[in-house]
Amino acid sequence: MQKTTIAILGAGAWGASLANLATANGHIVRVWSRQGSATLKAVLQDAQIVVSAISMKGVRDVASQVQSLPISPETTFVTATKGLDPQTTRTPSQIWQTAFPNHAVVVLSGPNLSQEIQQSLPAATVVASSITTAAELAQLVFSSPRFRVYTNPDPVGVELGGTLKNVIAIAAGVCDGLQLGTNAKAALVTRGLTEIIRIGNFWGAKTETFYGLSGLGDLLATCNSSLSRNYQVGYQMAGGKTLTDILANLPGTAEGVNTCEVLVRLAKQQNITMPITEQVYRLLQSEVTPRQALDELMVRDIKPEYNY
Ligand SMILES: NC(=O)C1=CN([C@@H]2O[C@H](COP(=O)(O)OP(=O)(O)OC[C@H]3O[C@@H](n4cnc5c(N)ncnc54)[C@H](OP(=O)(O)O)[C@@H]3O)[C@@H](O)[C@H]2O)C=CC1
Ligand SMILES: O=C(CO)COP(=O)(O)O
Repeated sequence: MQKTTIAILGAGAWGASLANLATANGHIVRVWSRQGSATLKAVLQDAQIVVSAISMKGVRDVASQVQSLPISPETTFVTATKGLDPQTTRTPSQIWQTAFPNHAVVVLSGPNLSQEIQQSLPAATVVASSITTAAELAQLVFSSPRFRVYTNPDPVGVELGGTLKNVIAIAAGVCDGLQLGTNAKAALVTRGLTEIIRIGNFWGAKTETFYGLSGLGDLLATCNSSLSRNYQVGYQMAGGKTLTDILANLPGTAEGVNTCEVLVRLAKQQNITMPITEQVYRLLQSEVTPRQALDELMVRDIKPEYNY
């Protein structure tokens, strides 16, 4: 394809991996980070695509900085952040779309542990937008024999799959840390997916999307890998470490900690049942031990698997 000029915002693990993928495909890639020497204005100049790989806590601030700079009306935004804004409960794509209402916004999300992608191991992902041509542009830019990119028309579903699974990954880390076995892990991940679908549907996401790469796919990757920072939070809590100690030594961001708090608040407001998320929240708040969280989940009222 034609060379595309791409600005990548965020030079953490994921921003660096996405920059490498686009560079390997021959595109002109400029990376911005608040610690780097290049200004945001210089990095954004002539960018046809702006990729945001900023962690959630910086998204609103960076979006408003970008808003104050000259941007071509043709520029497409691609967001790769997996989190929720604590103040507004908005997703990153909703923040970018609000800041740039006349621009195309694409969500990029999937089972993409950055360390494996940095080693050129094969992976697949999803690019989702309500504007098909924008998703197809992102697909062309990032696709390679090592990175298979699918388009999808449900951006909120794709974004929430990647975001909500982080909370279940913390629970999966606890499950493995306590050595609860394969049956327990399968039950946890499956009921976790039920919870994700329940709240995702409230947000307007399609159920089928959660059975795809950005939902079940990312849930499986993150719940089964010690490379996942969210999994590590749960695993190390099961080993008796405090959340403060774990976060102080974690390489990069575990978005599930913040996401869990936002979800519990929203679930209470909307009367949505999210028992696993609630126990993860209580664990993170030191209100229960990992064993108590498990016991509370196991002795809930008995009920049908589904309310058909
Ligand atoms: N790593 C992975 O495997 C994947 C991560 N993701 C998602 O991508 C996002 C980033 O993850 P990752 O790269 O791993 O995280 P890192 O912690 O490695 O990097 C985060 C990046 O965000 C920047 N940042 C944080 N706060 C601000 C702020 N207030 N203003 C400007 N920049 C800010 C950091 O800048 P600084 O270095 O200056 O702090 C850094 O460049 C997360 O939402 C994550 O869930 C998605 C898929 C895979
Ligand atoms: O989202 C990811 C893999 O798809 C990365 O997971 P962690 O943020 O838990 O490391």
